[in-house]
Amino acid sequence: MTYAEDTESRRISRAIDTQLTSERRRLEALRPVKLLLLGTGESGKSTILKQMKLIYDTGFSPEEIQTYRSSIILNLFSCVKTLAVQMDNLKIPYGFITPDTVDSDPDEPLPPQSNNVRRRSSLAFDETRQSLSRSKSPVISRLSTYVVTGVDSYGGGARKGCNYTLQSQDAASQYERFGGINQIGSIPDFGRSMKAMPLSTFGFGKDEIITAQQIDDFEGFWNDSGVQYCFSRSSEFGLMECCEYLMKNLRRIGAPEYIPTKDDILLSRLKTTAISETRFKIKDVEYRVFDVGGQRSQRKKWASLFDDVNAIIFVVAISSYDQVCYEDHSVNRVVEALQVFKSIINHSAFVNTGIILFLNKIDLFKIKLNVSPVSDYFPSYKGTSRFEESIEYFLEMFRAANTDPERRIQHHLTWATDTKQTRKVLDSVCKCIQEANLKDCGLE
Ligand SMILES: Nc1nc2c(ncn2[C@@H]2O[C@H](COP(=O)(O)OP(=O)(O)OP(=O)(O)O)[C@@H](O)[C@H]2O)c(=O)[nH]1
Ligand SMILES: [Mg+2]
Repeated sequence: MTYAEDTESRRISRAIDTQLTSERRRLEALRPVKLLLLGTGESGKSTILKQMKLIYDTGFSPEEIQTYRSSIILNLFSCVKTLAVQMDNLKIPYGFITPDTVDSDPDEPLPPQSNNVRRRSSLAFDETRQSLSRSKSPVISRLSTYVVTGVDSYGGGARKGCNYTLQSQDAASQYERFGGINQIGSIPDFGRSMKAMPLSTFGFGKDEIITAQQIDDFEGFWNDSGVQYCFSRSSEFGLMECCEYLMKNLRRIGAPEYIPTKDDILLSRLKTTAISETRFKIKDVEYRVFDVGGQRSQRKKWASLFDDVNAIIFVVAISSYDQVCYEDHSVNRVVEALQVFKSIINHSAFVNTGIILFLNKIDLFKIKLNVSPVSDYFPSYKGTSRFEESIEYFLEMFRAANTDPERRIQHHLTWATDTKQTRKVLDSVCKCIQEANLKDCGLE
């Protein structure tokens, strides 16, 4: 081969290599991005998926809206049932009033008699209503009566003992004096019937409606001061986040012609029990987004998705720092989320996977800080109730879970039920992935 021929064949070979490399890159770019939404139960994964549908797709189909209608009504029944069950578990009498909200002699014997209960109930409700209208936010009012002292260390994830102040002792003593579980009156009767009703009977098909009587019963139940007090202690037992919203919109939701709004759908709750895959095209890049169930029983299904994952959005309900797990009342929810996060980021399948951490429910977190001190649940926290300080404490806790010094974890503070805020966050996450700015996203 002459010198000229040799040079020419090397030039051709290089040109072919360059062409092959660019073709490989082009094909890789065309390959859909595999994105997993992971996190523990009720952290907000499905809500983020709903937002993706609203932002990057055509939103909800009429059939989906109809399904959401049924689940919203089911949510309503479930919330009332949960509260009715907890009224007895926490020994709270219907019509309960705290000693400081009514001018009465605490030693005066109170016969467990319906009229008396009703009188106290309406008195107390007026008080409750006044205090609700005085407060800036319904959630603040919900939390402001919740006083917890003497909570010990969460070592091992448990929020162990807690001594409630006089309010719960007083509730328990009134509970006995009012007749305990057999308390008389239309609201206690309704509570008992809800408590006994199996959830499976709350089926709501397309043409089924809530009766006018049921709406009145729900309203009377919700407005009862004892139920309001029980609601104020809901972080002790786990109540759907949407409870207050549903109760406030009871008459609209209960109307026969009710069609859920976008907010109703975003705030509704339906536990995920099967892995779902949704495809989106965002600026010419195809995404395969997988949503999974986050409760303990669901997590064993996650492993089937672990191959070739480009990115994981790990969602943590940071507002749940004062709550225990649904599945295990001895484990704090944020501690559980941290443990799961640790096992995901240090998993061998995700060495080259980008991990994006969403500290979600930031709206509720901000509200809770002033009424539910972080140090009551995380004794190592020595800071103030300032948002920046508190969130940094939790962020550091999650960053420290990463044992790979080469890995960078991108994080966002999110409010998944707010479309505007979520759009900004998701745009930034997708832009990062799409620009193949992999290092900045923590992706290799
Ligand atoms: N206030 C508020 N509520 C939220 C936020 N994110 C989610 N929620 C509500 O929290 C509840 C649980 O959200 P989901 O999206 O169902 O949680 P999940 O992670 O999919 O739960 P599993 O399917 O059990 O794993 C729903 O009622 C949501 O409306 C948020 O940022 N703020
Ligand atoms: Mg879900």
